[in-house]
Amino acid sequence: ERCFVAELPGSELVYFTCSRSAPLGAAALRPRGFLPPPGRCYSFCIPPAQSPRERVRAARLHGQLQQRLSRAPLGAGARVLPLLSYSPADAAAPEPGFLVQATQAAAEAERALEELLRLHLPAPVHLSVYEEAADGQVWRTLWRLQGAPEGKELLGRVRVLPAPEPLSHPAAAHLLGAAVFGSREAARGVLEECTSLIPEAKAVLDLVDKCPKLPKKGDFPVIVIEGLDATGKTTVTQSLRDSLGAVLLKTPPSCVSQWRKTFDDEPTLVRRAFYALTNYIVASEIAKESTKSPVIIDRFWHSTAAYAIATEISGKVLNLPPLHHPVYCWPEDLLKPDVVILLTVSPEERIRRLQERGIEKTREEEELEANRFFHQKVEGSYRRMENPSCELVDASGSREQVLEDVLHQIKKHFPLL
Ligand SMILES: Nc1ncnc2c1ncn2[C@@H]1O[C@H](COP(=O)(O)OP(=O)(O)OP(=O)(O)O)[C@@H](O)[C@H]1O
Ligand SMILES: Nc1ccn([C@H]2C[C@H](O)[C@@H](COP(=O)(O)O)O2)c(=O)n1
Repeated sequence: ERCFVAELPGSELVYFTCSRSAPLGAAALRPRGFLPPPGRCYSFCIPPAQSPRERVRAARLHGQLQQRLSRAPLGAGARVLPLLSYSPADAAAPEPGFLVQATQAAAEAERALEELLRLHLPAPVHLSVYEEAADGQVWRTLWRLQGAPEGKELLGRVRVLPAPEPLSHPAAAHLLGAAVFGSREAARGVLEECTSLIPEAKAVLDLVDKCPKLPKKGDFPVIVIEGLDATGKTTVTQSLRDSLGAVLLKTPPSCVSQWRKTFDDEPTLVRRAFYALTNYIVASEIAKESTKSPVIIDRFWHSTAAYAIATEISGKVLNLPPLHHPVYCWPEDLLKPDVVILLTVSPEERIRRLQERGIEKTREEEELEANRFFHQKVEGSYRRMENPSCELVDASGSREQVLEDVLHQIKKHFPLL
């Protein structure tokens, strides 16, 4: 039997299943949160790719639907929430989809949604409609949408029950190779699949292919500075460069900046493969430069993995894959730095620094809240990384104090520096 997990506002996860043969008295799904008044919502999933070559198309379809849904006339206050359909009994990858909560004008919202799905999803299109029945329980009606406008076939009506929360988030076992790439070849394979759809993919592959496969680090220290945005990475890396006489590199490197926007607009699979490959481009620079002087790097693989994990694991920080999960392991074929420093500041100080830069002012409360959970997941992922792990430095002090603390940490590894 398939189960579903949806991320409700406030980043709460609700696990549910739909059962024909629910025993009488079985616990009911609480409509609150799931069905905001007047209590109707919809769900559908994107059909899985039939072959590895099709996975980029399926991922793009998901992204395009998300954009279209955000513009569709679903009524004021409608919300489009992320949903995954998974089978607890097998190892197949979960199917992504959406839970659409319509708060008013249900008939109009329903028509707009059906029209959008008929137009953009391959047949057969299944749409679930959830409502609270007179008995106070949530029921799902399953429809098959047919080609003709408004044509649809009723497939059944069943109760919606809470599903047991799995031991780990349903996406966790499928992150490797889909969002986090454990090798250059794994990430390369994704961009290879895209070259006919995204011409820039070929340009990135050409750059990567010019880099040696296993570049070796020189004798000088290689130090990575990681952290959320506005934690002070630019400030610290520039000061380190000056005080250590080091070379400063950053990922993604400037040679790919003209393609960054293109890949940022692509789905996770493609976007994260792009960032993963940019680390391999910078690795060959690090190899060269570290034969001559210390090297400081502003973001490296830990950023690529941490942001990917935080995006794909819905809900709060407690849903992250546990310690020692393979997603936290450094790729075998990527040049390994000597030290990785993670700058941390309180959320309030980070927001203060962002506001000083003129960002963050226009965000709505709810978006800020969702962002807070996202940032906790990014930082939680950084903290779980191993071999090399991140060494934490509290970066909320003055610029001078932060530099001193970072240097102190580095000198524990390189006393003669
Ligand atoms: N220790 C500090 N105390 C106060 N303000 C700081 C400190 N370090 C940096 N800032 C300021 O905070 C802002 C963010 O710093 P910075 O650009 O170095 O962060 P960042 O981590 O590189 O950000 P991003 O990843 O978004 O580029 C800047 O305006 C900077 O001048
Ligand atoms: N090696 C890297 C560097 C950056 N990223 C991604 C992660 C974030 O989405 C974004 C942050 O970059 P910034 O705004 O600080 O330039 O870029 C990555 O995945 N891997």
